[in-house]
Amino acid sequence: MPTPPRALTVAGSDSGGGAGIQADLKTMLALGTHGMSVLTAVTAQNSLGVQGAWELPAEAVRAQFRSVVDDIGVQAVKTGMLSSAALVETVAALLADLDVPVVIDPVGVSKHGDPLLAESALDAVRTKLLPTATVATPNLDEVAQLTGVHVREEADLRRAAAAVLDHGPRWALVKGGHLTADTAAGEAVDLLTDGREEHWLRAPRHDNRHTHGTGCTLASAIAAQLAKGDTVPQAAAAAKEYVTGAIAAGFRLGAGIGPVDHGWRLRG
Ligand SMILES: Nc1ncnc2c1ncn2[C@@H]1O[C@H](COP(=O)(O)OP(=O)(O)OP(=O)(O)O)[C@@H](O)[C@H]1O
Ligand SMILES: Cc1ncc(CO)c(N)n1
Repeated sequence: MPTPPRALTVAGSDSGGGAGIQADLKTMLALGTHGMSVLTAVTAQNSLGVQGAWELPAEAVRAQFRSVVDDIGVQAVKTGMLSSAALVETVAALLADLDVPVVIDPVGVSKHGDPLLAESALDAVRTKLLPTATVATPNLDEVAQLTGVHVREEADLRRAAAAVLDHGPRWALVKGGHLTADTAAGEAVDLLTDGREEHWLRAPRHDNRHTHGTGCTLASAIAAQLAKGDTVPQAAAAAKEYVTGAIAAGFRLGAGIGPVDHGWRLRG
């Protein structure tokens, strides 16, 4: 039996299965890796929003991380919902000692605007977590929250990425998913840059409101591709293609915003 590429997600649980740990593990499977998880929080969540959230103790996060890293081994890590300053600091310290690519999705609020990170944790994200990142993948709200840069049109993405890079990640992937259709000309545009190279990731914008989990899916797809040995630009391009297909096939489930389809490729 060959040894499979292994990817780890450090994130919160989404009971609805579209975002969080569930999105990450499905994505890692769909992209041919063995996915593992360190749970940071449990949310009661569905297509209508987040009805409750409970954080795990730092000790439980550390123990899960050591269990998988020290025995099974990981070739790439992705982080998502980290909930509090204490957990951001705990995870940043664990990642600082790990020599594999790290994708940081600095999750701030859910698609419905429910908070998934305490305001008091923002400073630790800027000063402790982002410096550990091989790639940081903020959406436009997270860019504004972390850097103060407000993106209104595609041309602003360059300034936003530069402000993210100032906090120390090797690459910034700023997601333009939230740019409105009239400013983004029917495309979903993201910018990946390390300050020297620029890669514009463009895909058709799908008129599908069932986009729950897009950000988690993109970040964990990048981690899976990095675990398989891709460079960062290769991983980002493959992840963009995967998330675009998942959005196109998004499920109308629940009364609100349904989940993307992580299994779209498996269905042929
Ligand atoms: N309607 C759409 N059609 C095609 N691609 C989209 C659409 N909406 C978002 N995307 C793409 O999906 C990816 C995730 O971006 P988005 O800005 O939605 O992340 P996010 O806000 O972090 O997601 P989440 O709601 O999971 O937190 C990006 O590559 C973005 O360009
Ligand atoms: C647990 C969890 N992580 C991340 C997101 C991203 O929006 C979400 N909705 N829920």
